[in-house]
Amino acid sequence: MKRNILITGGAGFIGSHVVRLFVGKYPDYRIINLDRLTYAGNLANLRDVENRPNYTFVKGDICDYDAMRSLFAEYDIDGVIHLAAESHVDRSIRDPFTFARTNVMGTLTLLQAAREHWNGAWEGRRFHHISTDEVYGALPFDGTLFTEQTRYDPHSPYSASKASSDHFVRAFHDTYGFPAVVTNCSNNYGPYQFPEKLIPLFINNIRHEKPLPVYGRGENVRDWLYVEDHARAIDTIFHRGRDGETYNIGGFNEWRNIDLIRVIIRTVDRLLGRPEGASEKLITYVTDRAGHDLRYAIDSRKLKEELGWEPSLQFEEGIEKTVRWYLANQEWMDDITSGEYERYYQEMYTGR
Ligand SMILES: Cc1cn([C@H]2C[C@H](O)[C@@H](COP(=O)(O)OP(=O)(O)O[C@H]3O[C@H](C)C(=O)[C@H](O)[C@H]3O)O2)c(=O)[nH]c1=O
Repeated sequence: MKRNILITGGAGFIGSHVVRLFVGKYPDYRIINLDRLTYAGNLANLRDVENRPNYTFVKGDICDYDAMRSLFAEYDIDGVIHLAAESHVDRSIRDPFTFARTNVMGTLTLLQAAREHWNGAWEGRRFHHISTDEVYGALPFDGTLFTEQTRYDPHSPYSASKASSDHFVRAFHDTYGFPAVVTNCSNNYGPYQFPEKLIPLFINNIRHEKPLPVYGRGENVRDWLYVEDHARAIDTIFHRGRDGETYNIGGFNEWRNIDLIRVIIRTVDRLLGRPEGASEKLITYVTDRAGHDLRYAIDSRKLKEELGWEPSLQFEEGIEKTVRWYLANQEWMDDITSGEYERYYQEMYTGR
């Protein structure tokens, strides 16, 4: 094998798309997918690649230092794409400790295991840390964008934990010369996303004619990127980005939540053969998310100018593809939304 790449969190939403891309595109790489299989990790996301000869799944916890050291030694890992993280803002508001443990301590544990294994021989090695635009805080409605120079200003326990992990990665680069790169991406959408996030949650609720809980007045703005475009950006930066650099990844595709929700409603209603706008009645304005960031919008010109990446999919096309996927993969959704999920859903979304 030409390279041994560890992808952490590969059974999650974005991770599974990165695993699929790398396993298919690089048959001479061994891809090791490390995942703890928490509620958000799902091996069903990878059924189509699980028998490929260059793919290995390992169940494990990035916080377990001894296990990480053994893993690096066993597979002689030379590249890491680190996606394993707790990622849902609402959960972080209820349980910040879990976010500090996984996102901060887990990242530090992995960094330390990589540093020890590579032992100063940085050539040909790379640690690619996947992060979020939420570390930059919130923008007003004035057309400004987050750039790589924007000061960190996280507001939620989730974004604070990701900001801290980003700082640890940069500290390893600056202190030890450790070969690391950080990317900060905007909101992703597409197949295999856990239905706690806005788009899959709302598609599923519309199908089942359940209320659509719009936080506050639905005026917050997010910049949406199709998940396969994110995976392509990671591929580009992992191979051609410069050590010690940060790259922002975004869609130049800002939507007010309520406008996006109306697009989803129209698309689902049409594909289910319901009268246009039939599901508008499901829109339910609920108590806002605490500390809800007003607007995220990312400037990814550096990535385009230096490495030539740009989003490939128009939003209308991406949403159509996404809704069709969820409607065609009901079994996947039904498996996830049985058992534990129902209890979480009741706690989270009823009586807000
Ligand atoms: C679940 C839900 C969300 N919302 C609102 C809250 C946000 O303004 C927007 C999107 O929420 P969501 O939780 O899907 O995503 P963000 O909080 O923007 O964060 C996401 O994008 C960043 C980049 C990450 O880094 C996070 O990991 C990822 O979860 O819809 C509602 O109005 N109702 C709902 O039921």
